[in-house]
Amino acid sequence: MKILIQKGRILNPSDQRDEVGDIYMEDGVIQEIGGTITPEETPDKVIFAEGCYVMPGLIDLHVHLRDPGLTHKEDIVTGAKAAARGGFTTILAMPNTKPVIDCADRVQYVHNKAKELAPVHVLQIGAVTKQQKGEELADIEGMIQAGIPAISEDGKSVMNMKLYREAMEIAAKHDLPVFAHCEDQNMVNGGCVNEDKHSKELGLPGISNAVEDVIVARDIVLAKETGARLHLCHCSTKDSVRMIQLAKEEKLPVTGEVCPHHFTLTSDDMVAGDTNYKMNPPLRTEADKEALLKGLKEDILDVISTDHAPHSREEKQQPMTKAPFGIVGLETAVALTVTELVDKGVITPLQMAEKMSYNPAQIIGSDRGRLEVGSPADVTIIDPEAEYVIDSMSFLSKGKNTPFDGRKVKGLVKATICDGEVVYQQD
Ligand SMILES: NC(=O)N[C@@H](CC(=O)O)C(=O)O
Ligand SMILES: [Zn+2]
Repeated sequence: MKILIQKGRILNPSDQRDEVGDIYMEDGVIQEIGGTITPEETPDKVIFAEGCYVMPGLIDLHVHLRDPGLTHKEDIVTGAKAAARGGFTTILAMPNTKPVIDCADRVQYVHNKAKELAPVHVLQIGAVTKQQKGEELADIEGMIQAGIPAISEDGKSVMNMKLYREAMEIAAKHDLPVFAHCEDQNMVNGGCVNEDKHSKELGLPGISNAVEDVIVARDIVLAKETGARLHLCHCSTKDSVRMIQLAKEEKLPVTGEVCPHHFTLTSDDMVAGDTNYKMNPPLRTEADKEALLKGLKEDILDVISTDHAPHSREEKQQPMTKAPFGIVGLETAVALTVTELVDKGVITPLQMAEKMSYNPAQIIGSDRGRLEVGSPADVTIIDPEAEYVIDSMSFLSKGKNTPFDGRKVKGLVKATICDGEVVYQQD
């Protein structure tokens, strides 16, 4: 397939390019970039991208594909299709499936199924402990052989520090990043929303900032001691941002991730009883959100991920205390990032490409996330001016659980190209 993209705003963090021009790709590889390109042979497809961002294919470090075992919520194919529609060309799947992905065979199951059926790259993350029980290490080295890009106990923290330290030592030895979900299991104590005036008014058990902060602190200390590369998932508190800043000042290999819901909403926005506002970590206060925005602006926070967490309608229809945590994110992340961050001048379009593609690629040691001659032809085209209303019924994901249904946004994915093939095009 030969594709020519014309007159887009090329945004490439690896050489800080931000200029209007053409991109030509053939056989899954970028052949030429910049200026006006006239290919020798007629391209199979020409995409006119005037007024659009042309970014390296977006990479989502935090997705729940629910496959194997929980495929009534999502499966590899529906999740990957939702990803393509959302502008993502690579997604990393968390291991909290049924069974948990804690050995090489299960990693291979996901990789094989994705290779055969998914329109985008799917990389399976391995669990830290067997069955995520926190008692015994998973077969980390076996899973490394099977190609995991990271280990994570996402959904919870490994509470046994001795065990976690051992896992970090193995990760450090193989230069594998550790993706940390930071939540003290004892302190969370049945909480389901942020602990603040709203939780008190609604009579709901609260989750304090310390539930996250103490584990962020612990994990940074352990990363320092073991030399492991630590990536802090879905940071939601102001002190998480401060601690990441301190770690960076010390030149520790620590990176921080934020999800669109945490930089868009606060607990003030919650609609009483609507479980689409229930996610982990919870929506925090204005002060926390402000700190996340500042952290994004100043590059203390490196990554925007979705934490795409699909659940069925029945599961989400339960009372607030019973419904599962999580919201879908693959098909709303670009719009929320454009609307809340780029349009409001919090970050530049180039920073958006950094946080949604280049930095994630760097964290997992991938050669993707860049628009350079010779790099894989993973490209995302976004119209930042297109305005529309989010409609969860249009999602390709099985999950419709979002608090953003009906929200007016700007920023539409026009096309997603993965390995030189158009895997999504908006009609
Ligand atoms: N974030 C969530 O609210 N839920 C995630 C787990 C996680 O990412 O911690 C899920 O698996 O549903
Ligand atoms: Zn998590």
